[in-house]
Amino acid sequence: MSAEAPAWPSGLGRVVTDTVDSTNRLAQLVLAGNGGRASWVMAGQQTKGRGRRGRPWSSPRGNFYGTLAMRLEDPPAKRALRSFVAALALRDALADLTGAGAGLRLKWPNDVLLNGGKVAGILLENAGDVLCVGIGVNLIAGPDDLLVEPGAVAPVTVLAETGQRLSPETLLNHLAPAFARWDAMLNAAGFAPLRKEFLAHAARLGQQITARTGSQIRQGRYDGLDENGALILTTSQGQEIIPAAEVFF
Ligand SMILES: O=C(O)CCCC[C@@H]1SC[C@@H]2NC(=O)N[C@@H]21
Repeated sequence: MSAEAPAWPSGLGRVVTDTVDSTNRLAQLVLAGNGGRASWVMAGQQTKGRGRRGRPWSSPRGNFYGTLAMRLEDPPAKRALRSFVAALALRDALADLTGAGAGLRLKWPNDVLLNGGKVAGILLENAGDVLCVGIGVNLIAGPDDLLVEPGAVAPVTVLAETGQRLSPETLLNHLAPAFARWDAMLNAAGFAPLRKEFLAHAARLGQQITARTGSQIRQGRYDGLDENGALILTTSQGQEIIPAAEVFF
């Protein structure tokens, strides 16, 4: 457990604001206005926080809401791997700050679980050559039950699970350098080291899971990730490679 933040990555922008509709939207504007310098945008609260699959993301004050906007020339498949960069960075930052590393697991494709509950979500959005990596962490409050999809992993908070009250600023100070480290690793060595680390912390690896893609539901054993980050599921029909799905335990 280390409370001292590593240095802020050189050249990386940082904008902190009090209230915004969505940091994913503001981050795009920030990038457009600063000549394309990759930047983190963090807000104290969001009035229209966006979750995956068009769902709202509950965003009361006290939790973490941050988006990294960056301009990329990578092909779409490599861009999408930033969701693993984000999940690994978030795991590292939360493990460093709370010492709760053993309780932190990664649910494919990119939810972070703490003691079995969902503590954080990641939303990647593309706008032209700009990628926005939005991260929400339940530091002190989770969403109302009504906002939780039936069958989804129940939300938890860092405060309730660890007794620790992290400030959003402290989390950003650890998260930004961790993201920069894993992103540099992806650029230098490809996806293989990220896949290895993700699987080392994966929730339910080797166990029965359900993957839902649109109206299609498949059940099988979670047998790992392929070289593009797709889920390998062994069903009664054989092995399936699933590039995108919602996973239920
Ligand atoms: O559905 C999910 O699990 C992803 C949630 C992502 C929420 C974050 S909060 C910061 C950023 N701004 C948004 O509007 N959404 C993301």
